[in-house]
Amino acid sequence: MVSIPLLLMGCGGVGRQLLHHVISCRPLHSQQGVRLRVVGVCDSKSMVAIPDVLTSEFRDDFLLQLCKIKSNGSSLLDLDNIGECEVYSGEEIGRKVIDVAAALRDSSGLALVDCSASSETIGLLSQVVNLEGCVVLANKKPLTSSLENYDKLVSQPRRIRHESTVGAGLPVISTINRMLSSGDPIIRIIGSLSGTLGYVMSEVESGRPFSQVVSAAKTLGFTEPDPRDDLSGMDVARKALILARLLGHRLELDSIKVESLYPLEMGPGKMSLEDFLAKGLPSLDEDIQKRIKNASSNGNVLHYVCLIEESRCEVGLQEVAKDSALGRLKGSDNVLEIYSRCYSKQPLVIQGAGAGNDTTAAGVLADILDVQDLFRHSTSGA
Ligand SMILES: NC(=O)C1=CN([C@@H]2O[C@H](COP(=O)(O)OP(=O)(O)OC[C@H]3O[C@@H](n4cnc5c(N)ncnc54)[C@H](OP(=O)(O)O)[C@@H]3O)[C@@H](O)[C@H]2O)C=CC1
Ligand SMILES: N[C@@H](CC=O)C(=O)O
Repeated sequence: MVSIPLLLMGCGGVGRQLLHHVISCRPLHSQQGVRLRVVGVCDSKSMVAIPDVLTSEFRDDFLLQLCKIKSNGSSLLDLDNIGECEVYSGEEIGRKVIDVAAALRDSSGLALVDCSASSETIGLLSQVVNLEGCVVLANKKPLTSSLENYDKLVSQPRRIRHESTVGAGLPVISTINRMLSSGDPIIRIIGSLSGTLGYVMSEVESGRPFSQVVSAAKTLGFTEPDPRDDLSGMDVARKALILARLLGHRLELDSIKVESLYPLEMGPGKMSLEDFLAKGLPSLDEDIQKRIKNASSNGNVLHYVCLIEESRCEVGLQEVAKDSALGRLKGSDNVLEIYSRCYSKQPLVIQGAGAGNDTTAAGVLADILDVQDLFRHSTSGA
């Protein structure tokens, strides 16, 4: 049996769904000879860890209670059996993660899973890779910081997976990697890479107010923790940067041309999230409705489009023909058209749900299983 010790950073919508998937896939993984051992979970404030990370793991009933507590908005410290765990907070969390990775280095190695939306996890991720662990990310921020940090993080490509960072559970990164490693150079990628913006645009087109639809997208688990990350175009810009860097373009985030759907004075730091949702958003309803109607009267639909071509990388609203692959897109679906030497006239097209906790967590779980060969067989059979 291959034993993979997991430490999860972030138990929000995606992190909790991942824990549910891990538990419900136990019989399947057992047939496949794999055991996922959850040895630690942290949120923005605390971490709970099993005292003996070499051989023990959290019981599934404990993990389910943890999910319940976090979905009620409570703290990890409210867990019933907290006395059985080691508890860390503040800077102790980072130190403990490194201790765990170092302790597991000679036995099995650690899989550190980043389902946070924080830019502060990058140092830990790089250190775990250096300690012969593996890292799996749904979080885009560590991959979109400076090129220097990016180079360090991806220095051992076999130890990092981040399929869910672009297109949620869709096989985007793995497809691009396969094309590149077979010597099929990618010339152009064009697509719609935001589940939130795809959903918002198609719902507004069918007559619902922009403000109402953005709130619905948040409830459905499509948006980033602060939906302004989606509406500013920055979340799509991060995905574009991840793809561009994968293609070998040495770009920084600020070199991407990005169109925002709200004015600067409504941005984080200038307006609270509560005020943005209650007052800012409704004030944008009319303008977005007008732009969508305008596109419709030209026989087009408005979509938030990402284009990567040579060193050109830009994201923004575009009118696209109703009968094109992009124009036919509905709901939270993403679509990517990839042009390469092998796919020069007709692009390779990847389409499907591009946001949501279920599909994103499924992508993360598949990534964890994908690195199983780097983990050792446990002698105990557990
Ligand atoms: N939802 C989707 O469709 C998709 C999401 N993603 C990515 O997945 C990630 C998670 O998204 P989602 O679950 O919706 O976000 P949530 O806001 O629901 O959850 C984020 C979690 O991360 C925790 N957290 C914040 N900072 C830190 C930190 N420094 N260390 C450890 N944990 C931290 C939060 O803690 P606390 O509970 O204390 O606030 C929370 O538990 C994001 O990076 C997002 O971009 C990627 C593809 C699709
Ligand atoms: N907020 C993102 C979630 C996936 O990355 C989106 O809407 O696409």
